[in-house]
Amino acid sequence: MADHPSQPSAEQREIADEQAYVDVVYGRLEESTKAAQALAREGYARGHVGHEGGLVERDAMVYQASKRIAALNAAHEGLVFGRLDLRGGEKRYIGRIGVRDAEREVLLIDWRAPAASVFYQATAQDPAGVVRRRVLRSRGSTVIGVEDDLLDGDHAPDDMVVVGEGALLASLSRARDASMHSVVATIQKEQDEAIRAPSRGATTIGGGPGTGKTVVALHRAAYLLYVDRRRFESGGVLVVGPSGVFMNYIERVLPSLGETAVTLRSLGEVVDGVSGRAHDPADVAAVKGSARMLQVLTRASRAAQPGEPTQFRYFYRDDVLRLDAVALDRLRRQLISGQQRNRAYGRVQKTLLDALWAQVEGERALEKERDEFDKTLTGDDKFLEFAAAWWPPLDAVDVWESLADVDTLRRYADGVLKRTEIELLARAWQAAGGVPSIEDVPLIDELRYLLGEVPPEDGDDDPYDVKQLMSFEREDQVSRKQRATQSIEDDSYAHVLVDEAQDLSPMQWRMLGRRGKYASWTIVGDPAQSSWPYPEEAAAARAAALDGKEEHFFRLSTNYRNSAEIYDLAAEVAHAAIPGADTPDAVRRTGQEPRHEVVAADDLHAQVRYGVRELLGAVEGSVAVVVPGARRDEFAEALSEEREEFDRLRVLDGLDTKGLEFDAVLVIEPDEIVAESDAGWRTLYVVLTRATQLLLTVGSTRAWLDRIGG
Ligand SMILES: Nc1ncnc2c1ncn2[C@@H]1O[C@H](COP(=O)(O)OP(=O)(O)OP(=O)(O)O)[C@@H](O)[C@H]1O
Repeated sequence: MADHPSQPSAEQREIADEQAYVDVVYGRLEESTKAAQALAREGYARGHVGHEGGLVERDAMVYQASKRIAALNAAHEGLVFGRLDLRGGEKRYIGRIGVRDAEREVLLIDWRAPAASVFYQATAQDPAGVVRRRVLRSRGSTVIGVEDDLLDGDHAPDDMVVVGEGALLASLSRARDASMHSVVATIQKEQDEAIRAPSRGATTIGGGPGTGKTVVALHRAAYLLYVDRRRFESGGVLVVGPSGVFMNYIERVLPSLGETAVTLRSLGEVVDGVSGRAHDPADVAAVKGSARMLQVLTRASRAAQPGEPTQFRYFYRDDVLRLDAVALDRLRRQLISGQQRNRAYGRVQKTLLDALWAQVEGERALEKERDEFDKTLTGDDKFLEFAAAWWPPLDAVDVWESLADVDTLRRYADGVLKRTEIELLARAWQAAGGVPSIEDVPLIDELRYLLGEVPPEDGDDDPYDVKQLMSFEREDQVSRKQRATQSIEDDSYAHVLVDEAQDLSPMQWRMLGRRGKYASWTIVGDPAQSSWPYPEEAAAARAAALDGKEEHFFRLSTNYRNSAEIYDLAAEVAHAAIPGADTPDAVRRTGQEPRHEVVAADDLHAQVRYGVRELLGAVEGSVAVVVPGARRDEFAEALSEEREEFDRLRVLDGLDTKGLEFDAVLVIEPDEIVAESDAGWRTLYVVLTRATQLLLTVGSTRAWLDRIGG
């Protein structure tokens, strides 16, 4: 019998019931937030006690309370998202964080708790005691829909209502905005297995485009913090992604899962105090990332620096003491042998004094005389200035900057890099004028380790000063010049999670390896989407970074991003041009085939503008225009009016689209994207797999279509 219009439908009644429960949970959340705010206020009050202990106590209290408030606020949206009805009548609600009532009875189970795992694992074939699984869809704190799976009809009570047509499909069809969202309500079984894998050695999560690798990895970070908070919060969890654009895209997921204790860094920002924002062109990146750079940098870290004095003369009593270039070189090697240059700093004066004393004739055997000699020289500015000029503490950034001089670089790279490579690098560095690229950051980091920490200058602030570490009032001093600000010991983490790992160069693997020496790892990637041209070299660097850690593999097999129509096209590119590509199954059909416009070069701009307008009109959410790297500015300019009018429109090059997704994508000149680098086909594959609903290509040539027989 149809419901009477004035009568609520079965679904509305279910929603109202769920809302009543959800309201109770939010009420309780509000009480917790108020308690945390009161704690923060009390902490501030202690700061006024006026002694240092008061300040430290205040900072610790305020810090804990602020963290709690941030976690509670972040979990607010869609706090309660799941319900399980078990055989025997027990009900369990699952949410982003755990919540108890005033009597400590569980109101909401944290999705990461063992009691929640069955929410993701139960299937109709193996219901594991679950009769009905329900996903609650909410906007803010309002329940707007429920989606049920009846897993065990034989044990369902007669009055059990089952509504909805699949939470997963409903969530996949939503419009995409500028951020990634958590999928905590609809995690699939194979994804859940990777999320909850024990934290030992290295967990590798593979699978083709759109299979949820990123989203699974982020849920895994939240899960690890939940199961072993002491270890991972104090040791730190580092999440590394390819670009700043990508980090902005994913940054909301972890807080919304109740987790704020993770360090998110793009590859250009891994080293504190140094920031690389843009990629180098593919040919420059290939040299900078190569393992051969290690040898170049090792030489740079050990060589005489440009401008260093090459001789020293000193009149002592009747003797003229001399150190010429050859002698100084020998002393340099002696000082550096087996240790970092900056660490030898404390032994410089003694080494010079020994060498000079050896030249003193006469009564030098006398101990007393030697003391006198040392005192004279170390009290003489001439000697002190020489020692300081010959062995200044070297900063990694300064040494890196010195490489822009082609003659200097040639000295270090001779026999390691080709002549053309040396010139290419020097030109790129000169053009950059001291601004590091994303590919420079691992080189600067390598130099930090090769040189050792710069010894603190007199009058430097004590980095271990408790007040400085803790006080919330401290403003970070921003210096104009980039400096690596942290000491090397601070680099280490308890867990390192790398996304888009297929793109890491050997030098980038080394940079992460140093941070994850004692860590467990999660490594996420898809070799078919790699833009790094030398996979064997990268594989060796990866193995060295993991240093024999045991590896556990997970593969995700379903593409949740692309419509099947779009992914079919991308898969054809993969099969034609990328040997061994792992192509997943895309399950969602939209009836919208991708379209290709091949136009005269003169008509390209007009056609692009037309296409962009069309896509903006056809979808509600985000639209990306993907262009060849060399023509980014040209099209950013050509589409500036549209971009002003529509903030959901982005213009990106192929590499910048890594890991992202949009409702509609327009690809300009696919053949040029292919021609731009050795990994061009793989970049095109990445680009074609970014759209959830509509894909349009516009080009003045069609070689790529001919290759796939289109
Ligand atoms: N279980 C799920 N429920 C709902 N949405 C999901 C689920 N798994 C993945 N998705 C969605 O599918 C899309 C692709 O996920 P994600 O970006 O993590 O894939 P990926 O494997 O990292 O892709 P790529 O390799 O192409 O970067 C995202 O919008 C994500 O939210």
